[in-house]
Amino acid sequence: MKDAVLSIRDLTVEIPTRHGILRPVDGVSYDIAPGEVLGVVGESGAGKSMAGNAVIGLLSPPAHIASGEIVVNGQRIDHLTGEAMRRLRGKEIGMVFQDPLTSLNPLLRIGDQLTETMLAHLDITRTEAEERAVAALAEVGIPGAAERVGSYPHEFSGGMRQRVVIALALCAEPSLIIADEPTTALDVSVQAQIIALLKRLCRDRGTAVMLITHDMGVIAEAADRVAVMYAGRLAELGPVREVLMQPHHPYTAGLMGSTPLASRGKDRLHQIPGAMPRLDSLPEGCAFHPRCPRAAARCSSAPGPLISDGDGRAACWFPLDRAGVA
Ligand SMILES: Nc1ncnc2c1ncn2[C@@H]1O[C@H](COP(=O)(O)OP(=O)(O)OP(=O)(O)O)[C@@H](O)[C@H]1O
Repeated sequence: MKDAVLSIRDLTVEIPTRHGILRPVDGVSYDIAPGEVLGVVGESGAGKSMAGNAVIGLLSPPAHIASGEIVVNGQRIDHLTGEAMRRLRGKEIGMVFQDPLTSLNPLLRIGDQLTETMLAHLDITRTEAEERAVAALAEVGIPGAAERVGSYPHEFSGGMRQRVVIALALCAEPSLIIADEPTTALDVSVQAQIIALLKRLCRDRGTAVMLITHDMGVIAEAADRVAVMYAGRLAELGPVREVLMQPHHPYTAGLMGSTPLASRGKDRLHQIPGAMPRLDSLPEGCAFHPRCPRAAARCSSAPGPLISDGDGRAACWFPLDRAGVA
């Protein structure tokens, strides 16, 4: 993709263990354009968070990037560590995690957190930063922003706190946001508002978003394109409408079937049988084949080849046809 904010190429994350080397992310490639939301979806343990943590340099040892490239705005960052990576986080890359309290300092007023973040990364005066802090809170929908800059994180509700985190993630004008399950801890009624807010602010600013979620509903709501992960690999990638309406990979179709989207008939609401394999006992060939209704002999001998279709691709020996019928 030309002028991508984020390019991941053949990224592999490894964890050495007593039982051998595990690969929670295995040869994954995708790009995210300015203002685009890429949804990264898959069941628990698929490697979604590991891929996000690799980009922001927050892999917990012994997990490490074993091969591949991560490029942000043309700068290769996969080898950065320590202070260089810290500078990049906050300035080039903002983060929104599931629990707002992991991003907010409980001992600091939120106005001060916003101001200090801006002063660390932007060439502006303290007075300007303080004014921008009030504006940033108002923009994310905090009522009485001029007074609320003086509040501490615990004085906000969960939904309001996540709005503050979004303001904090965006205040240094990063070009990329990594949002890992940003609404999973919130009431259902608040989830859609927070997702809509994140999407609108990032689109208006041209900020690219990697939106990590296990929730196909969130993907349908917010993503422009979607990357479906299974056991560390990319099963399918493409524009969200095409992937959701006409999935090529049987796993994507199964995920859709287990999501109660209003537009789909009741007969689609079946669960995928079985569970995703553990990384230390991956089956040979395509890791999905033991659960796949279309599996044949060759699926257990080699991973599915990458098939391309327009802007999309899927790794499958027997992809679904355009009508999405298994
Ligand atoms: N230190 C470790 N040793 C062994 N395996 C690990 C270790 N850390 C993570 N894993 C495994 O790496 C895989 C990927 O984890 P990851 O958190 O990226 O999944 P995920 O798709 O984000 O799932 P979730 O939605 O539950 O967060 C999981 O199978 C997990 O068990």
